[in-house]
Amino acid sequence: MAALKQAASLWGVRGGTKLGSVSSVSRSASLMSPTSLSATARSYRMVAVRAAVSGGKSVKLAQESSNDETIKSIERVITQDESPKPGFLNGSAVSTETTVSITVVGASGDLAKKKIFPALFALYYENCLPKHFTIYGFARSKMTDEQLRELISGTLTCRIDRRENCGDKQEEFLKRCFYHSGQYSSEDSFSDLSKKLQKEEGERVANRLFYLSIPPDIFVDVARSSSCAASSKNGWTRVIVEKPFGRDAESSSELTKGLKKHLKEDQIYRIDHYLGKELVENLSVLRFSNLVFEPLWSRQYIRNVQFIFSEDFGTEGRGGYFDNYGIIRDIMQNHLLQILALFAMEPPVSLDAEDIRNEKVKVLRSMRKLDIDNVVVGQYKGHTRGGVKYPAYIDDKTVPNNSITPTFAAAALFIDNARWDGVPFLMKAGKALHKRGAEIRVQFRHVPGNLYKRSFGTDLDKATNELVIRVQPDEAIYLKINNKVPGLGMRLDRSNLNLHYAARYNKEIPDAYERLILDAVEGERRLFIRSDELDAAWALFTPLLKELEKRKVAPELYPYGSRGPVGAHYLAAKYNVRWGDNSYEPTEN
Ligand SMILES: NC(=O)C1=CN([C@@H]2O[C@H](COP(=O)(O)OP(=O)(O)OC[C@H]3O[C@@H](n4cnc5c(N)ncnc54)[C@H](OP(=O)(O)O)[C@@H]3O)[C@@H](O)[C@H]2O)C=CC1
Ligand SMILES: O=C1O[C@H](COP(=O)(O)O)[C@@H](O)[C@H](O)[C@H]1O
Repeated sequence: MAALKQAASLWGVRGGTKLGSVSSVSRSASLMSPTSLSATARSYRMVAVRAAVSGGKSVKLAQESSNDETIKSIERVITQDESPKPGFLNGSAVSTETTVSITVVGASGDLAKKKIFPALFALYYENCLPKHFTIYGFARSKMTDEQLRELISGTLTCRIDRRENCGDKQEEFLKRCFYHSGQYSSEDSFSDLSKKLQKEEGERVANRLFYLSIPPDIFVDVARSSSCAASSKNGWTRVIVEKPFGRDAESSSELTKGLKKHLKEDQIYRIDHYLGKELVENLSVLRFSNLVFEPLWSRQYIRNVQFIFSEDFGTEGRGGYFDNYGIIRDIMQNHLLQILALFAMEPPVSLDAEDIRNEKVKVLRSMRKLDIDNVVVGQYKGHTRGGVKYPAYIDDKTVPNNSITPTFAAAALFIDNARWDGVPFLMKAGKALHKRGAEIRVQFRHVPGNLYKRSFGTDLDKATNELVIRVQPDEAIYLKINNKVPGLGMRLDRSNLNLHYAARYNKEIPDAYERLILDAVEGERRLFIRSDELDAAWALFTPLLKELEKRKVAPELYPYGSRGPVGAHYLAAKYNVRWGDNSYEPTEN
């Protein structure tokens, strides 16, 4: 309870102002089920943070009841931050009001402009940022505050469904954005930045978030210089690290060691933006809050699972980065594997970040070593269609013209545990394909002794149920079922039970970066990658990557804009699987 009281006071939720007492806060959540405890704690935390940042106004947080587990859960969330406690610093009293300074390191770059600043603005627009916040861009390029504002203003957009005061809000937001030019490895540069941050932070408890949107070879330099010279003195300091987290097990472990010299694990937020996507976040809800799915979630009923990523454009502009990584590192080892882990993990003890990440690590560690014979690689070649000429991967000037880096890969993976023994988990990822999309397809087994099998002819696959979770674009969850065509005869067809988000929800779906940045501000680590998860992911892929490189496996060429190499179909056929994205889809309904 002491921690709870401390946290409440850290957030400015304290006596003097009239609010729910700490014990009444603890009581409020106990009406919830055990699995919602930490979510409850998190929403309590959000209420408290917002109470604090709104100047500690009167907040009613409580309902009557008591439950020790709930209290522990709330305490666990609260105590995970080991920020120095406000009250006294070097003997003198300090304010209990908080502020957050967010520094985008690499602010002159592509990701900052495309994703990070727009996400920050969206959070501001939705009133999700604390009352007191400051945003700083940091990079080597020389720029004034005004120039930074100009640079980012073109990419700030308001929600389509809520455009009120859009222009005013953008103006207000831009006034809170500043720029500092400096060198990434220079403590002096970060110390100068720190002074500027202090000016904005004033006497408040100063929390600081650094977003490292820079090439990976300078992650550690920035972690060192920012933590030595610009850490918060009286609040928390957190660092979001962008991928890639190394190129293999060894370089990843070096990077982790380097970061941990300057930061504690709980200060490091390794981002995988696929975990922030709405339908990936919904995966656990679908599984664990619907009785109809979880009992089917095993080898007993599921024949295979497919994770499919495709882009209808090439590596244009990013060839220099991409050639050193390739599609397996760029998409499979992180985005698709993370989704697989969430899909296949055992039910976690709670929604607490550590409980979820423990289960993800367990399932990753149960995976069978990836066999080179279970992998197909491809690379796109130039192609002319409808009079338009599409370039080959190697036409990119930043790519060596003898490059064998894969821009496409398909793989069959297996989880050697009781739940998934023998079930193929197929992955397919490619650039310059015929369409853009990301989806999970769950193909169920045949109905035993199916009374209607004659209606399906010899191809029983046509009659199996398939659950599709379309992550993007046009988010949807649909289940393919067999249905009687209305009428006097007995004819069956396939239909979709379809949850189509655009039709169901009159709301724009937030970008993944919004959710993840908000989580980092709130100290919620559930959607960030822990170092042992990362180790397990690299342990799975590193031997394969080394083998491909050692054998100099030549990728199968596929035309830009096609469905990818035929090798992917042979790979699936080896396990009696057909890729769901290439087979018959009932008309959307
Ligand atoms: N762009 C994207 O879509 C995605 C990017 N990422 C990751 O996010 C991070 C940032 O990506 P992105 O913005 O595209 O990267 P950029 O290549 O645009 O680099 C960001 C900034 O870092 C500085 N920089 C670039 N190269 C060097 C160098 N060799 N040494 C020192 N500083 C350098 C530049 O700023 P200045 O010269 O002003 O200092 C640049 O504006 C990377 O780790 C990337 O892998 C992850 C997912 C998607
Ligand atoms: O991490 C990456 O993701 C993008 C695809 O992200 P999306 O949210 O637009 O689907 C991919 O283009 C890029 O190569 C990769 O580094």
